[in-house]
Amino acid sequence: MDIIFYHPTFDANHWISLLQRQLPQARIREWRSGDNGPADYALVWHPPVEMLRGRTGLKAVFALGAGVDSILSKLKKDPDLLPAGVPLFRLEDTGMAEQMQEYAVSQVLHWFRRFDDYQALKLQAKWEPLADYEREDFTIGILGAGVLGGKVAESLVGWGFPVRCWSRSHKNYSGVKSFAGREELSAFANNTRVLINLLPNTPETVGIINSELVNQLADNAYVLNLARGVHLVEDDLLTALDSGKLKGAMLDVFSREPLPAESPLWRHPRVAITPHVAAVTRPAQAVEFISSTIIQLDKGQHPTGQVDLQRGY
Ligand SMILES: NC(=O)c1ccc[n+]([C@@H]2O[C@H](COP(=O)([O-])OP(=O)(O)OC[C@H]3O[C@@H](n4cnc5c(N)ncnc54)[C@H](O)[C@@H]3O)[C@@H](O)[C@H]2O)c1
Ligand SMILES: O=C(O)[C@H](O)CO
Repeated sequence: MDIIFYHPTFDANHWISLLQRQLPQARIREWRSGDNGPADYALVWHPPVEMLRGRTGLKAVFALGAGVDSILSKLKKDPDLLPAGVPLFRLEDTGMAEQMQEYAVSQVLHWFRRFDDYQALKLQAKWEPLADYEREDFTIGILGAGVLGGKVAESLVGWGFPVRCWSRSHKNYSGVKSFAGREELSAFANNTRVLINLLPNTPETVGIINSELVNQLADNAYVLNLARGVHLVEDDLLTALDSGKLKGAMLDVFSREPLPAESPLWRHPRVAITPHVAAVTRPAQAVEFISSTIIQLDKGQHPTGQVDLQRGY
């Protein structure tokens, strides 16, 4: 079996040695421009069009991340980016769920214990114990309840918060109230104090965190965007922060990345920012998932992780 690998920044030699350990019989190489040699599987991130164009012999392509929005948007512009009929797989969890849990739990606890307020008081040299928040007033609402959203919901249930999720169809996660479809979005938002976004970027989810949704949240709510920048209407967020409807926001992703220096988000005292690092691809776990998927495909089985190109995730 022949495997080709392309990533603009990852250390290809490291990935190839990890893959070789899992798939000792495979011939694995880093793809470079001009390479039209045989390939059964391709592992890619931001692949150049010439890499996969016309490769009808491929059995599958693996995206080296969880979100496939960038590859699908390039595919729309250039249908040669992926050979027709070849399945596209994405990474499911592979260590990202734990990272998302760490991020979400630490930030929810930060807000719940009023560390944002104490930081503001500290800057004024003020010693002022504040009233505790109650868990019952701290309902967490998670947009997107798939591989990552489901795990984040589970961890917040473990901390005793009321947790609800919103997804395409109803979910059955222990201790989590499930809402589904546009018709239940308002009921989901109503009384949500912390809105966490873990949706994929699709035409239906772009701009979903806008004034209309934010105004339905509980007063003094918080927004945690961990999915994609295009989900959030940044001007609406700033308006809601300035009106007092929202108390704070923590953003990992932005409609333009890197976030331009002139963005008012950098300077807003109640916005915290990380540079798209909420959950990164972990090579060893990703390789384990990809190798096991390849083995299943070679046996004619139907592994999970295949992207539905029509649905967009
Ligand atoms: N910030 C980061 O570092 C980082 C890292 C990894 C993933 N992500 C983002 O997280 C996203 C989610 O990843 P995942 O593995 O959990 O995806 P997933 O496909 O397992 O889950 C997606 C969830 O969204 C729901 N959904 C999709 N479209 C919907 C719609 N129109 N209405 C209602 N619900 C809808 C699905 O029902 C599902 O529950 C990725 O697409 C990626 O953009 C970000
Ligand atoms: O989707 C992912 O895997 C990360 O956000 C990197 O793009």
